[in-house]
Amino acid sequence: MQGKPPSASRITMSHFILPEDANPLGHGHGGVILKHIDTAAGMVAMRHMRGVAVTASIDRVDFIRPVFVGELVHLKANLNGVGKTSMEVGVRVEAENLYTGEIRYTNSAYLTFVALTSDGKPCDVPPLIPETPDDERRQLEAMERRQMRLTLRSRE
Ligand SMILES: CC(=O)SCCNC(=O)CCNC(=O)[C@H](O)C(C)(C)COP(=O)(O)OP(=O)(O)OC[C@H]1O[C@@H](n2cnc3c(N)ncnc32)[C@H](O)[C@@H]1OP(=O)(O)O
Repeated sequence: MQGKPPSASRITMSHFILPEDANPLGHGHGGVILKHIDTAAGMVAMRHMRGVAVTASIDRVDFIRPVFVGELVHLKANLNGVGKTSMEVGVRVEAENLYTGEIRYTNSAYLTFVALTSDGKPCDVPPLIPETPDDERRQLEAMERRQMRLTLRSRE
C-alpha cells in the first residue's frame, strides 16, 4: 500500500461559536468543542485512508481556557502516527477574538480512529511517511502513546 505524508490529510476547520453552542456561563460548551474535535480528526483519518474510519478512543482532554460566544474556533488536525488498522490524530484548538485578533490556545486532544471495510471489519491503513522533523517527532510520540494505550487496555 502506498504511504502518504501527514501533509496529505492535515486540515484546519473553523467554527463560529453561536449562542446555541454555549453553556449557561456563556462559554462554548465542552461537548460542542469535543464534537468539533471528533469531526476534524475523523476527516483527517478518512482523508488518509480514503474510506470509513470510526472513533475508537479519545485520550484525556483538558479545557485550559474558555471559548466565548462570538469567537472563532480553529481546530488544527494532523495525523501523527498509524498502526496496522488504527490512526492517531492530534487536534489543537485555538480561539480567535474577532475584534482584537488575539489567538488563545484552549485545548488539544489525541484521538484514535480505526479503518473499517464496508462490512465493518478493521482493515489496513496506508503507512505514514514523515516529511519534516516535526512529522518525525509527532510520529515517535504517537508510537509511545500507542504503547501506553495498549498497556492500559491489556490491564482492563
Ligand atoms: C466518527 C464517529 O463518530 S464513529 C462513532 C463512534 N465510534 C464507534 O461507534 C466505534 C465502536 N467501536 C468499534 O466498532 C470497535 O471497538 C473498533 C472497530 C473501534 C475496534 O474493533 P476491535 O474488534 O476491538 O478491533 P481490533 O481488536 O481488531 O483492533 C483494531 C485496531 O483498533 C485499535 N483499538 C481497538 N480499540 C481501541 C481503543 N479503545 N483505543 C485505541 N485503539 C483501539 C487496536 O489497537 C488495533 O489497532 P492496530 O490494528 O493499529 O494495531
